[in-house]
Amino acid sequence: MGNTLVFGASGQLGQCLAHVATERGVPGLVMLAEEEANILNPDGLRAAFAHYQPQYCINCAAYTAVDKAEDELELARRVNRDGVGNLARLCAEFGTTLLHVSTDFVFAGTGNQPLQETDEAAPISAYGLTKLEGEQVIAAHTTQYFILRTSWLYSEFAGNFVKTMLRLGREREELRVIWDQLGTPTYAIDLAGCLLHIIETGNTHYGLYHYSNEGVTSWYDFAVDIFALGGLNTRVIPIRTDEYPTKATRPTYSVLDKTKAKTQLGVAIPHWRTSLQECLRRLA
Ligand SMILES: NC(=O)C1=CN([C@@H]2O[C@H](COP(=O)(O)OP(=O)(O)OC[C@H]3O[C@@H](n4cnc5c(N)ncnc54)[C@H](OP(=O)(O)O)[C@@H]3O)[C@@H](O)[C@H]2O)C=CC1
Ligand SMILES: Cc1cn([C@H]2C[C@H](O)[C@@H](COP(=O)(O)OP(=O)(O)O[C@H]3O[C@@H](C)C(=O)[C@@H](O)[C@H]3O)O2)c(=O)[nH]c1=O
Repeated sequence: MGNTLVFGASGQLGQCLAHVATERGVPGLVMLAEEEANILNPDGLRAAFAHYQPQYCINCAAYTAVDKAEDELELARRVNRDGVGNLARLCAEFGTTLLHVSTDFVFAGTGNQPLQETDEAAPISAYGLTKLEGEQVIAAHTTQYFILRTSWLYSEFAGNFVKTMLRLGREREELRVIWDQLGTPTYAIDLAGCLLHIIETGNTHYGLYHYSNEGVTSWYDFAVDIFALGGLNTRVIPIRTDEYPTKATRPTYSVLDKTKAKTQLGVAIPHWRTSLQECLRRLA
């Protein structure tokens, strides 16, 4: 197996990839954090591609501050569209397969049926828009790519909803959490496993895929289970979206249909609660 360049290595998914690759003994991963390889610096990227001649490139680098993006659209766009474009062009030039991660926030989320890859993307936030633009710039420059749209990522690494709930739950007796946004949490360790599975199996069914854990829940129900499984007595009060004002609007329904990933990539996907249990076990 050749080299795999991983960009955004110090973020949540980057750390999960390093962890799973070590656990499974996957060789050839070159982990590059922002300080070593900024995806906005084409010359630096070219030097890395020329040096490592990668067979695969996994992009974990992104602008992910959903609310802040509403005030920083151009900065988010530079990273999520232009930076991704830099990687896509180099992948095409060097014959490298690009594995990229996108989001459920590319959807408006006004429906009530699991979303397929062929459903119309119509982002309602600046973050979602720039992530969709990133998908489009990849498709414009190369055919040798896998884009995995995922949702509600969490893990024992970096900042995420599970760790925020555990921290707030220890500080407060009661928390108010939105119950009218439905989706599926995704353990970033499972997503990292799926990305490495594509590489290990040499899959060439290129294209766009949806990948989250199995099942459906609300942020409220997710929080209730985080506390129940995490052994905390914090009371969780269900609230409506309009009772928790945020700068960015989030999709009301963003459950992803994983049929294509299961058939074309041959991955087994755990239920979100099973994976949450595993994450909490590791955190403890
Ligand atoms: N987190 C979530 O809930 C979800 C995430 N996703 C997608 O999954 C992917 C991974 O997300 P996640 O790991 O959680 O995100 P993180 O924010 O944890 O990681 C992103 C990483 O990218 C780095 N980065 C930012 N700008 C650049 C740059 N110009 N060059 C190189 N690196 C850069 C960040 O560095 P620094 O922190 O120093 O800025 C950070 O280390 C992203 O594409 C995201 O859009 C999809 C659905 C849900
Ligand atoms: C902390 C907190 C959040 N919430 C709500 C706000 C929001 O609707 C939901 C999740 O909030 P967060 O800010 O943790 O997560 P958010 O930034 O909305 O998460 C999103 O991140 C980007 C990167 C993605 O791509 C998405 O898939 C999704 O995971 O929970 C509460 O209702 N109560 C609370 O105390």
